[in-house]
Amino acid sequence: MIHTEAATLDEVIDQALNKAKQTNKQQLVSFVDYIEPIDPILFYAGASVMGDSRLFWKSADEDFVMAGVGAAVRLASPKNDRFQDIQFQWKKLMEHAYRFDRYEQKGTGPVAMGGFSFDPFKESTELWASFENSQLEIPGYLMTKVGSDHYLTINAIIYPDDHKEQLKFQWEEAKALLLQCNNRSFSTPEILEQTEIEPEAWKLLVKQATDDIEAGVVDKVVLAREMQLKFDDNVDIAQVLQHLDDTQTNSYIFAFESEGTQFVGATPERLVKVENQNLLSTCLAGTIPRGETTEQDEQLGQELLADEKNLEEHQFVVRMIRDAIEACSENVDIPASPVLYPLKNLQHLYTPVRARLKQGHTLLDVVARLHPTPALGGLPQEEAIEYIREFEPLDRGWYAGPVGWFDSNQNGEFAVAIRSALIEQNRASLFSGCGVVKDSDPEMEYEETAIKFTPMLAVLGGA
Ligand SMILES: C=C(O[C@H]1C=CC=C(C(=O)O)[C@@H]1O)C(=O)O
Ligand SMILES: [Mg+2]
Repeated sequence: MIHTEAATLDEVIDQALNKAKQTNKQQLVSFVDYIEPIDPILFYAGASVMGDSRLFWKSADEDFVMAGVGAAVRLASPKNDRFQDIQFQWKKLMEHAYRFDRYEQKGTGPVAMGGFSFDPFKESTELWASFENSQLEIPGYLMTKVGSDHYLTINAIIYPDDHKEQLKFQWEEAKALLLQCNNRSFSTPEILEQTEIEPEAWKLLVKQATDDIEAGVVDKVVLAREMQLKFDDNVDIAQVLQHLDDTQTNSYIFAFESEGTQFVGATPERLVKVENQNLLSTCLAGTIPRGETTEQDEQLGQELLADEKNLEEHQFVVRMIRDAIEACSENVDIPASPVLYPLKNLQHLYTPVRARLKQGHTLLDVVARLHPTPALGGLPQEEAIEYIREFEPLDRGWYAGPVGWFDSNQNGEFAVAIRSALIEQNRASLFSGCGVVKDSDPEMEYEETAIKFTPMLAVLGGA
């Protein structure tokens, strides 16, 4: 990639057009500007005037937010080797990219945002028709908030026969539209119908899984189920994001829009983050509710920390992530025992994994090694995926898949898309799963998944 520091919009367009004409090739051009503070959720709401492919990402543990719209480039990949394939497409694209940027902040410039389905080999249904198995976009317009600093990136493919004045007009107009950020009224439609899909059959499946674990088919398998909602009006996604932001601490808040359908959630589960080759992954598995009082809350936490079944569920995850991270990093640091990770409605067992990514490995390499961890799939990995593919009646789509972003400076982060919902106009499908091990009790796993619906259910106006 060619990197140029200061430039005005005029200079950017001149240089990019010259290059495109000289080489007779299209170029990706990225122009980063510092902007006045702007609320990312309002930006997201207002960005609907620019089309129906908006993206939103807020970090769980730092002041870092991105909101984008209008794909300048789409990266997609069908099945085999999809992570490597996306990596390859990205590398090709970056070879001929131009970046005009004097700030060089993470999450600015050419940034790919998007996600991957849980299992590209599962037969897909109408439900996920709007989403590809692997789909990342470089937003045409991307706002990035890093601490108290705000940036706007314009990404565009420039063709040799593009016209300067037209490009300039187009960009300036879009910028003005996006940054005017009107105060808007948010609305919450009412739920007309709330349907849990086949809860009794799901409990039987959990029972079957414990029998199969006893018989040695797998050690652990994560089973998920769906709840469907119907509303009296279209769901306002900006409102959902605002509510998630207000209520779900310690969580990544995300929204990916594709053909007018939105995949939204507030997940606590990091898959992997890389910044300056420093790698951070997370083992998050094992669950108990929060208490009503401080005393009860602490008591429940202590119970979770000592519970054999939950510790086993958690330990499978630690073991697998350790192996995957050790294969591509050095200085791997993993505490010997988990601590509590408190959320609004429940608490999890949490073990952080820190390491230094070896040169030559990319964030997507690590995602490929990790996904799915036993917190979403099971153990052994391949057998668990096959088990889910065969017996779980749900079309998971992107639920429990990796969602996130990366930039052209090797920074990026992926989380796993749990505590999430697929929303199309006045309908929503919520997803929730749990780790089944040999001592799992179907009724208790059912209760656990019921609580895991609540982050999304509550912001959608449910009980
Ligand atoms: C699969 C989900 O949660 C996973 C993450 C944390 C704890 C889990 C558990 O205790 O079962 C699950 O492995 C979900 O929320 O849909
Ligand atoms: Mg569990």
